Amino acid sequence: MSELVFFSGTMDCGKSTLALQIEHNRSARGLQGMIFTRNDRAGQGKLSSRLGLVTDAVEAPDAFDFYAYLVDRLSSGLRCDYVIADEAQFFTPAQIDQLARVVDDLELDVFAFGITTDFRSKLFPGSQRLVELADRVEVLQVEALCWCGARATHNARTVGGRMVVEGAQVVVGDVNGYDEDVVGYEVLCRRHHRRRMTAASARAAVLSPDVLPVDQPVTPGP
Ligand SMILES: Nc1ncnc2c1ncn2[C@@H]1O[C@H](COP(=O)(O)OP(=O)(O)O)[C@@H](O)[C@H]1O
Ligand SMILES: Cc1cn([C@H]2C[C@H](O)[C@@H](COP(=O)(O)O)O2)c(=O)[nH]c1=O
Repeated sequence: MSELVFFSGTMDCGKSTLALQIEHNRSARGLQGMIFTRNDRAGQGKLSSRLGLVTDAVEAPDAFDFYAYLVDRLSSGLRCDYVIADEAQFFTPAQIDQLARVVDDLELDVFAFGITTDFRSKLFPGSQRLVELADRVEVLQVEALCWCGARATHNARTVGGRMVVEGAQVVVGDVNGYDEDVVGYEVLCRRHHRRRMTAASARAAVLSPDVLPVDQPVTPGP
């Protein structure tokens, strides 16, 4: 029975690496998949991992119809045995419905990879639809860590290393961006996401004689 599987986690937890491994293992056994993505950091039509691997993919903007594309492909005699969809948080809910239809009507496995929540810890619409429709949601086993050593569960957006909470939901970027005026991201545990405490601000707090140590209880925020 074909499945829609949503592999989810924070940024930098190995989702794209796993996508490339699934692709490698299946193509090594003679299967032929289609790889889709949206807004990869490596550029349009690429699926890239921080481990240095990159492969070509079909870019899927809002107007792209996964179901129609695959029906077209199969009816013109081309092959597709499974589907990989990276950066799935950026797909529209309608596109996630198309992927579910690919599983049910075309009987193809669909492996979708993406972050569930944005920098404000709100669900991306595409990820919400995946949670609603997927046969399975798999949380990646390699834990990304907060600077405090706890499991990172949240994505913070940073500018100059400081967490920001205003801005567009979609801003393509990478972790470890500490430059002033450059949007970057940092993964944090919930406690430090709620307190807006990134590695840089924790370091600054420790160095300042005016503030309490980071892990002392503080008045809860709004
Ligand atoms: N230099 C490195 N050596 C070993 N592992 C690394 C290195 N750089 C990145 N990684 C691994 O790659 C992971 C990020 O993989 P990637 O597939 O790009 O993540 P995601 O798609 O979830 O954002 C990191 O969590 C880490 O486990
Ligand atoms: C939290 C958050 C992230 N993004 C962007 C930043 C990256 O380009 C991707 C995530 O890619 P990864 O392979 O999982 O690291 O999403 C965004 O646009 N908005 C956000 O709130």
